[in-house]
Amino acid sequence: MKVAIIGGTGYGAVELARFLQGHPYAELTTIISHSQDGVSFSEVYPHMAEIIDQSMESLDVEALSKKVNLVFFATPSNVSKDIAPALVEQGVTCIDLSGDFRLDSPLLYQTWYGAPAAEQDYLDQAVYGLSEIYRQEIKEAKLIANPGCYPTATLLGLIPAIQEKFITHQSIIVDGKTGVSGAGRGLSLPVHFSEMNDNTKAYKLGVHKHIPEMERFLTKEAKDSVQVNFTPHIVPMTRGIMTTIYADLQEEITQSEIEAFYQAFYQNAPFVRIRKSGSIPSTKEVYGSNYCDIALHVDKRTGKLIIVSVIDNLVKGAAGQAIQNMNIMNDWDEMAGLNVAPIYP
Ligand SMILES: NC(=O)C1=CN([C@@H]2O[C@H](COP(=O)(O)OP(=O)(O)OC[C@H]3O[C@@H](n4cnc5c(N)ncnc54)[C@H](OP(=O)(O)O)[C@@H]3O)[C@@H](O)[C@H]2O)C=CC1
Ligand SMILES: CC(=O)N[C@@H](CCC(=O)OP(=O)(O)O)C(=O)O
Repeated sequence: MKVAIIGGTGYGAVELARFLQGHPYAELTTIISHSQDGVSFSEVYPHMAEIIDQSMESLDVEALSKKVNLVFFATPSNVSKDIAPALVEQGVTCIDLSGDFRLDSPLLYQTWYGAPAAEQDYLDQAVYGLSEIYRQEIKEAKLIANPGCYPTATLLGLIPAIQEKFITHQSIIVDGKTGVSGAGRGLSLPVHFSEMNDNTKAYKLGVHKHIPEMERFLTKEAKDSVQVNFTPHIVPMTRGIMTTIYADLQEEITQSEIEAFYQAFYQNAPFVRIRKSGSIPSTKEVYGSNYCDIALHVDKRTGKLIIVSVIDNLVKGAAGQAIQNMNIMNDWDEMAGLNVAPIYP
C-alpha cells in the first residue's frame, strides 16, 4: 500500500518515516513539504541517509490522490481541515495527527483552538483513533482523528475505571508532564536550551486544548458529564509523557482487584502493559516504543485511585498510534512495523 506524509520536515513526520521504512505492508512513496519542496529528506534529517533519500514534493491534492492510498497529516492544527476532506472525497484514507477533527463541535474547536473548525460533516465522520478503545470504528473509518499525546496517556489510564464506575465523575485531576519534542521542531523561546535546561514549567493552566478532548471521550465512556482539571508541565527531557491521575473511588475495591480488572480489560491490547503493584513506570521505560505503561494505586487512606500512565509522545502519542490505526484499518497485525522494544537506558 502506498502512503504519503504531509508536513515532511517535522518531528511527527520523521517518526512516521522511521516506522514506515520497516513496515511490511506499507510503502512511503511521497513526502510533502511546503517549506523544503525539492530537498531530499535525508538532507533535512541526515540520520536517515541511505535509508530515505527521496526528494520532498509540494502539495497537489489531485496528483497525490492518484499516487497514494493513505495520507498521514503531520501538520500543525488548522491545516488538515482544509485539505483532508478533498482527499477523502477522492477515496484516499486520511490519518490526521493534529487536533483538527478531534472535537465534534465547531464552537468548541473555535473556543479552544482559536480558529474556525472543519465542516460539520467531516467532524461527524472522523473516527477518534484511540486504538485500544475504538478498534471497531477505526476498521470502518476513512478519516481518523489521531488522539493528542496527553489524552492518549490519560484516556488509556482512566477509561477502564470510568466505564466500570469505580470512580466518581467529579474532582478528576490530571497532572501531565511532557518532554520538549512535544512542542515540535520549530524554534521558540520557551524551549530554548537555557530556558528549559535545569527547569520545569507548568503552562496553559485551565486553557490547554487537550481538556475538551479528554472530557469528550470520558463523557462518552461514562455516559455522564465528566470534567477534569488538567495541568501540563514541560520538563527537560527530549521525549515522554507522564500523566498522574487522581480520582475519587466510589466503591470499595482492593489493589489486586483493580489490577486484575485492568489486566483483563487490556488483555487483547499488545501495546498496553499494566504494572504489578509496586512497579511504577517511568518515561524511559517506553522511550522510542508504542507502549503505554500503566500503574494503579488504591489509596485507602484518602479514598482515591491514583493512576500513572506513560507513553512516548512521538510514538504512542502521535506517529506510532497513527501506524497502529493504519494496521487496524487494513486488518494487518496491529503490531506490524511497530514491534520494537523501548530504547533503554
Ligand atoms: N510532537 C508531538 O509530540 C506531537 C505532535 N502532535 C501533533 O502532530 C502535528 C505535527 O507535530 P510536530 O511534527 O511535532 O510539529 P513540527 O512543528 O515539528 O512539524 C510540523 C510540520 O508541519 C509543516 N507545516 C508547518 N506550518 C505549516 C502550514 N502552515 N501549512 C502546512 N504545513 C505546515 C512543516 O513541515 P513542512 O514545512 O515540511 O511542510 C512542519 O515541519 C501537530 O499538529 C502536533 O500538534 C500530536 C501528538 C504529539
Ligand atoms: C511541549 C508542548 O508544547 N507540547 C504540546 C503537545 C501537544 C500537541 O502536540 O498537540 P496535539 O497533539 O493536540 O496536536 C502542547 O502542550 O501543546
